[in-house]
Amino acid sequence: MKLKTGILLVNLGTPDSPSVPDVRKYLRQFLMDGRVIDINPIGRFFLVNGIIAPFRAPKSAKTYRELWTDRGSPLLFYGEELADLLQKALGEDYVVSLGMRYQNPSIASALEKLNHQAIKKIIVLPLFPQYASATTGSVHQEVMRVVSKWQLMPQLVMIDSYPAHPEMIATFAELGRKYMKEHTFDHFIFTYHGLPQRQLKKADARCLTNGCCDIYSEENRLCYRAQCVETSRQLAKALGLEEKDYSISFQSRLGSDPWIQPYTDATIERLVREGKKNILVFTPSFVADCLETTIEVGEEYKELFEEKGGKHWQMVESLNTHPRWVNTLKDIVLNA
Ligand SMILES: C=CC1=C(C)c2cc3[nH]c(cc4nc(cc5[nH]c(cc1n2)c(C)c5CCC(=O)O)C(CCC(=O)O)=C4C)c(C)c3C=C
Ligand SMILES: [Fe+2]
Ligand SMILES: [Fe+2]
Repeated sequence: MKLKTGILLVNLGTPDSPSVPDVRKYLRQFLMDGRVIDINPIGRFFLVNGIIAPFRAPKSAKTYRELWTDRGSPLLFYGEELADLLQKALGEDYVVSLGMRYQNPSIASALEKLNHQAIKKIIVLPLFPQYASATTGSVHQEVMRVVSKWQLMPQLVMIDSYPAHPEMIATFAELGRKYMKEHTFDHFIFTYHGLPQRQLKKADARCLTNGCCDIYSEENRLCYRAQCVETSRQLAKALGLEEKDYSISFQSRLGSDPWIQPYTDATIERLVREGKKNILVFTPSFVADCLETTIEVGEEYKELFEEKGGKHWQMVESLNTHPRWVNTLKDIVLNA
């Protein structure tokens, strides 16, 4: 019997339904992760169970109801379709399994699917182009927790990041060019999910000083902010943009601690003040459309932009199940 290579694709996860109890369950599991709310466990317990989950769940559930489709939550159905497409692209020497860091299908169940096949090694491929302790780090930790209980420990290859993969950059650029043919834009925004500044400092004390996070190099290769800058630089190059044509910003801040900057809402206000009225927006930390793209960028930031006097706000959809994105993942697997 020929042994196969297992591929564990992992994304963040989404609630099982947009009901308040399911959203609360999701938020609890997500935010009780010590890599996400990285404060002392007792403080985290009271913050999440006493404040965030009770008050945020009803508000988030309302937004999830807007996002939900006949096929469910986009993050999940795009993930399932992507796993099928990658399986077809890789062929029968590979077994692809999809897991979500929070809720379902769990990483444990996705790994169990691989454990039941004749597997020689497992490649863990988080669906986050840029490394963050709160996402990729947490996925790696959960995989290690699960497999540490197995009698036979598999050979594991952990992918940490791929912020400038040329095929991924080309896919984002191709998606954006479609809108550039239809409309003239006077500015471009690359907006990324934010992180508390302290999480970057914990990973590397030099972070956020002396321009550590502005230039990507071998030395700071896992600095989230520097990786976002590199993704943007490569994407701008692929689109033929000069530095003055685009802005990089960070969204989805939670709580009152400082997160990495500039913030997307402040950037929108600055750009409108500077007279930019037509903006094309990319969301390159998300590889599938989700609450943070469709609703936050596509609706809430659009509203803010128009309220401040902007005219045309266009969000570029995410990679979802684009054939070149499937090729990108295939290439990462074949080179792992
Ligand atoms: C792309 C990478 C992501 C990073 C980095 C990240 C960090 C991070 N997120 C929160 C809090 C929330 N994020 C929420 C939703 C959400 N976050 C990501 C990705 C990253 N998060 C995605 C893809 C999604 C959408 C999931 C979906 O179901 O569509 C939410 C829930 C929604 C809400 O209530 O706003 C929270 C909360 C923190 C605190 C954090 C880093 C510390
Ligand atoms: Fe998030
Ligand atoms: Fe840094």
